[in-house]
Amino acid sequence: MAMITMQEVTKSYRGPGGLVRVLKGVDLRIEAGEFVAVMGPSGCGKSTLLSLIGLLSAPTKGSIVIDGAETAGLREKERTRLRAEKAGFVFQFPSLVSTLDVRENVLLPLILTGRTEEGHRRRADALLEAVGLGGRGKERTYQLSGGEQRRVALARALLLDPPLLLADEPTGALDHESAHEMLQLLQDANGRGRTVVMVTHDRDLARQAHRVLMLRDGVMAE
Ligand SMILES: Nc1ncnc2c1ncn2[C@@H]1O[C@H](COP(=O)(O)OP(=O)(O)OP(=O)(O)O)[C@@H](O)[C@H]1O
Repeated sequence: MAMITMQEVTKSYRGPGGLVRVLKGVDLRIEAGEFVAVMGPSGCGKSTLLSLIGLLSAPTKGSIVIDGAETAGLREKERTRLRAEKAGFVFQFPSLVSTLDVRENVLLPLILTGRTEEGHRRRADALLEAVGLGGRGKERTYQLSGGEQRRVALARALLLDPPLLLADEPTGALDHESAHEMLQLLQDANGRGRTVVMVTHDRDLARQAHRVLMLRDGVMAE
């Protein structure tokens, strides 16, 4: 079953010098349960592709079906709901909230919807345990290392149990050991049935995926 299908997807940005066409007709299909790496030269549109898959932005043209739902033409509100339901994000810069503690950061998706209950707090603690941060829920995020902050972001991404995990340079600027741990955690999530799409410049990391997609000149080449 397909988790992601894109057909003739284009994305242009309005720049100072006119329209910049980043994606020029991307077709792809990613099956449920796959672990896919996306590579390509700097500026070729990898992050743009990921933001389209994660419903952070809308395509200029084309069809994007996520887990059976056509997303083209959705209103912002529906897009936001679908995003919360379907996708968890792990970015190089994990945008944690420094005024909240570690556990509250994991709970953020629920805090934003005003729905935290005791069961959720237990789930947050279990997720922190799973990413190797058990017992550290009360710490402030700025006291954590880069790798630890990334793992808090991963726990947060898993909180609502989304079928799709989207990682943009998830190991960027991490030391070898932390990078390896991060990959392992993504692979664990994949082993539990999540579809993982990971943007990376790192060939060794990409080799760990089931499949590598190459984005070049605005189109996809395997
Ligand atoms: N919001 C935006 N507004 C205008 N231009 C943008 C915007 N986001 C991205 N771009 C442009 O689109 C192009 C692709 O950017 P994108 O970040 O998707 O590339 P990338 O392949 O992820 O790059 P890198 O590997 O360097 O992170 C770049 O030329 C960038 O300047």
